[in-house]
Amino acid sequence: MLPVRSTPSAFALQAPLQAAIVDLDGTMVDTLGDFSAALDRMLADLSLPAVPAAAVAEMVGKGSEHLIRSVLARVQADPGLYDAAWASYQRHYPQVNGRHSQVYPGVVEGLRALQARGLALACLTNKPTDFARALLRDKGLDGFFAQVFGGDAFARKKPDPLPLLRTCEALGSPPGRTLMLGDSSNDAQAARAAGCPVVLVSYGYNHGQPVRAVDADGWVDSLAEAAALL
Ligand SMILES: O=C(O)COP(=O)(O)O
Ligand SMILES: [Mg+2]
Repeated sequence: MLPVRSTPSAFALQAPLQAAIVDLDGTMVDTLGDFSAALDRMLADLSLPAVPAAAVAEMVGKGSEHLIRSVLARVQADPGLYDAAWASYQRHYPQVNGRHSQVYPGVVEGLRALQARGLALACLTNKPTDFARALLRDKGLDGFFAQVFGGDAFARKKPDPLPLLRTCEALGSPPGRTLMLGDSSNDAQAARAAGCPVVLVSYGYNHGQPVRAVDADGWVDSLAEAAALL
């Protein structure tokens, strides 16, 4: 465990930042309603019982495949239904994407402030790239990002460091000078392994575990707060 710091300002002194990589679900947009709506439709297609949103919140963050497998296990469905579930989910998600979700307070202010400091911005999510781009567009956030990469963009997803390393390359920013802003252990573990400083928001989805127990450089209550502390 690294020493726990209450604010992320310390790493700004170690190395001036060139870029920031921002997670999507649970960090910029509260998408639990979209996930629940798409999963409800998928479960209905398969004549399976619905799963409460609070349970879905604990399964989000490791990409669609993991989410679908976790939901099927939760309702004690035959794992052999996976392919049908996947196809149903892929059909329904674009229809609900953005309709049951809200941008968190402080996101637009935070992104503006990061940009005003001259940082290049990328969005890196485990959500499929097409869904991520559509959601960012729908919420008016797409203009902030030089790069957008989803969970299907690289051979492995967060918490593997590969997506962060590739995103740093795409931004032309060394990992040590690229801040990861996320909401879960997936973001933090990937950032640690890639060598990126990492700050977590206090309000997202961290598999039902306290986010302050995750090894990170700091925690903030909004992206606006993160930008102000740099
Ligand atoms: O698991 C997902 O689809 C969302 O993941 P994210 O938190 O990386 O955006
Ligand atoms: Mg997230």
